[in-house]
Amino acid sequence: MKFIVKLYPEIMMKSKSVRMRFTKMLETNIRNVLKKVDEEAKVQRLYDRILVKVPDNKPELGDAFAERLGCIPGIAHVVQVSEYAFDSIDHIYQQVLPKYRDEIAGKTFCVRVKRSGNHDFNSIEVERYVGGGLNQHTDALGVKLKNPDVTVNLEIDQDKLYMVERRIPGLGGFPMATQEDVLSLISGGFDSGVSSFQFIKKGARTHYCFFNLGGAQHEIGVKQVAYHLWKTYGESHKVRFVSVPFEPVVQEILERIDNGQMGVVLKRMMMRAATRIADKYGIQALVTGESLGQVSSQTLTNLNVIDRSTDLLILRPLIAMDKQDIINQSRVIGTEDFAKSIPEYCGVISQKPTVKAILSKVEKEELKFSEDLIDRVVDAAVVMDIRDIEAEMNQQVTETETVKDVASEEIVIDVRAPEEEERKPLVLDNVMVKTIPFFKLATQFADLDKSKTYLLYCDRGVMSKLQALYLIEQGYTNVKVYRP
Ligand SMILES: Nc1ncnc2c1ncn2[C@@H]1O[C@H](COP(=O)(O)OP(=O)(O)OP(=O)(O)O)[C@@H](O)[C@H]1O
Repeated sequence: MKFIVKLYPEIMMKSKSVRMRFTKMLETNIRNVLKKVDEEAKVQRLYDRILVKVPDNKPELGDAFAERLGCIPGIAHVVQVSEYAFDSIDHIYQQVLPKYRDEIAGKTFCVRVKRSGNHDFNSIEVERYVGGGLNQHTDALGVKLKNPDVTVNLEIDQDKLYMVERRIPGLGGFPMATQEDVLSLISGGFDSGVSSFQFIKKGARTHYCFFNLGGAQHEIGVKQVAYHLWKTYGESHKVRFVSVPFEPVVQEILERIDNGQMGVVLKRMMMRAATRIADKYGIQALVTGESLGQVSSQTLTNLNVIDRSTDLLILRPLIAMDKQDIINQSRVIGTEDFAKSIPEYCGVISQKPTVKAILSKVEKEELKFSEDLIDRVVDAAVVMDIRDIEAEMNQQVTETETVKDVASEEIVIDVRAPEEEERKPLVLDNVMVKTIPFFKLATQFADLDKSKTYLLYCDRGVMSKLQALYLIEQGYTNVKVYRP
């Protein structure tokens, strides 16, 4: 089984040298990703496309190859093909006939051919020859050029005939690492997951920077989002995950900064710390998930004041997007469930945040910070190779027991949000089910009878695991995850 990888049209429009460079990089990226599926994956670069071969003795890997190819930046689409040799136009027809005879019976069809190489026929002649033959010698309803029931897609390259078995949409964008690196400020919500993805897709190695405002639980969730994005779309290149303990900054903001300015000051402190980290690794741009007007403080005036805190380029790919479109995209890229399950954590909530921050006033407020504050938090930052998150997660998962069955003396806690719980209540025979939404669990768990064992439940097992990890971290040992 083979796949033909078609490059994104924007790459094809580039000059020959740039196109060659991009294609070579894409070839290497594909090889790096597919070797994780199977060491024997063969990747071969041609002028305008890349061929991928599934090992002959492992056809079952076809789906895994297709799935991975659909997530690699820089690919327009991929076709899965079967390959044949041929020596004449009639030989092509003779091989297509048995393959399509049953499929087109009782249906309309058309034949589409793409050809490269030297032949004594052109593509249209092949379409007519093969189409005419199929029309005469099968039970097809006839040829229909517009909206046929079946399209017989053929590709001819020199002496090879490829019959197209399926078409897999590609991600688009540019091959990874054709653009310079960025540092994405990730908080685990809908926005920063999508903004990170936009730059991965654009071919920028996307490193992650998380400011921990005081929750171990939040950090676990954010690491999971970053790992998911990297593993799914950016695995060809390793990146860093930097976690900055930001509690000292939050503390000083709460103690010293004027209430209305807190949000803008917090963001400016994040930009300053992120700039230090970016500088250390030679990264020239920061990425955020800020979107105009999404919260009342995300005004152009405030964003402008935030920008004045650093010389580094701040990129905001979602700036003009609607929230619903962002959520829809998070669903497509697989971060929606993570985002939903991450509790809204904000250590700095102004009663009345300013929408028109004034730079001089903000700068004056910031003089109240202790002098070495940024140095201290940046020095304390933990820098991880993103690949190590997997090992860390596996270790945490083994610490969280997951069970399928419930004993009658155990208690199930449904941690879903109230509206989800009301829509689809969890009812179990002979088992007590308590409902404590995830955002109340941390405060209410301590009041429960500690002689019992509690099994946390949610729809997808993400939130329940996060909450169980958190409770275990707090020293409760009688907690498991329930996955019926
Ligand atoms: N704790 C944090 N660590 C890293 N980046 C952060 C953090 N908090 C906010 N950011 C960055 O600032 C952006 C705007 O954050 P804000 O909290 O104002 O909006 P949000 O809608 O909650 O963002 P998100 O949906 O990404 O969580 C985020 O998208 C992210 O890029």
